Amino acid sequence: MTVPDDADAIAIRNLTVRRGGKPVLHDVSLTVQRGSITGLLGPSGCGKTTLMRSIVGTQIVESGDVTVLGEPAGSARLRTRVGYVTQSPSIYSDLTVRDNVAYFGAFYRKGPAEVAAAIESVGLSDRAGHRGDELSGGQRTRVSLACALVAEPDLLVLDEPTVGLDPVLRVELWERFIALAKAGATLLVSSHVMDEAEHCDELLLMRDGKLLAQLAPDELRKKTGETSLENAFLTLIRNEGVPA
Ligand SMILES: Nc1ncnc2c1ncn2[C@@H]1O[C@H](COP(=O)(O)OP(=O)(O)OP(=O)(O)O)[C@@H](O)[C@H]1O
Repeated sequence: MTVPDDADAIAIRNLTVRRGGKPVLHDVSLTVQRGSITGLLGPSGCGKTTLMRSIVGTQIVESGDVTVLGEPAGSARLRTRVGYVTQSPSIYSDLTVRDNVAYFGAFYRKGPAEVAAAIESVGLSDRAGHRGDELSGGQRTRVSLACALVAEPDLLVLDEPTVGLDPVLRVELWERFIALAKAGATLLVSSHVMDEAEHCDELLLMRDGKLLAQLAPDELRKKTGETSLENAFLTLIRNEGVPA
């Protein structure tokens, strides 16, 4: 079967998930367009990671449909097309940055040039020969990101990728994300930080396992009459029940 190229990057219908016997996602429906950057925002514990796990196919779902690039989430055919960077950096401490990225690159037949480009894009070229256990927390996060980038996935799902990074690096990473989207990749990026929402084409605003709204940053301002996105989100939460 050929996968239709015009399928949405992500299409979710009536997704409900329970974790530890407790409902953590309630009847969530949304679509994400290809070639866009979508910010997933909401307070700690609202279900962002659970939604991302459902999209990459690592979460048992109670009901609903999750379709990614035209295929059911978690299908074998999506393995080379979807990159996922979790909140806790998962790299090999006893391998160099270069060998960590090369190891992941090898699964996707990527050679030294692509490995070097992925390392460069996260600003770690000068650390390429250092072992994982010689890096700071922020540097380890960026190696994790390079391990996902080296595969050149069509959909990149990033769980709080800028936590612990200094402002300069955050800006550089966002420039990189924007360039990836311009080249046709789709990015879903979670964050606690509302100023990062400014870089996104669309926002998914969550609270208590529910999707409060899916809209562009300017639409959020218009809807709430607030100029700061932080205040706009707070206003939206206060007026809960605003249709998504
Ligand atoms: N393994 C688990 N077992 C049971 N409940 C869990 C488990 N993991 C998460 N939860 C619960 O599911 C809910 C959603 O958690 P999730 O990690 O998706 O939130 P989040 O929005 O990503 O939070 P944060 O921003 O703090 O990372 C929370 O109430 C959390 O306590």
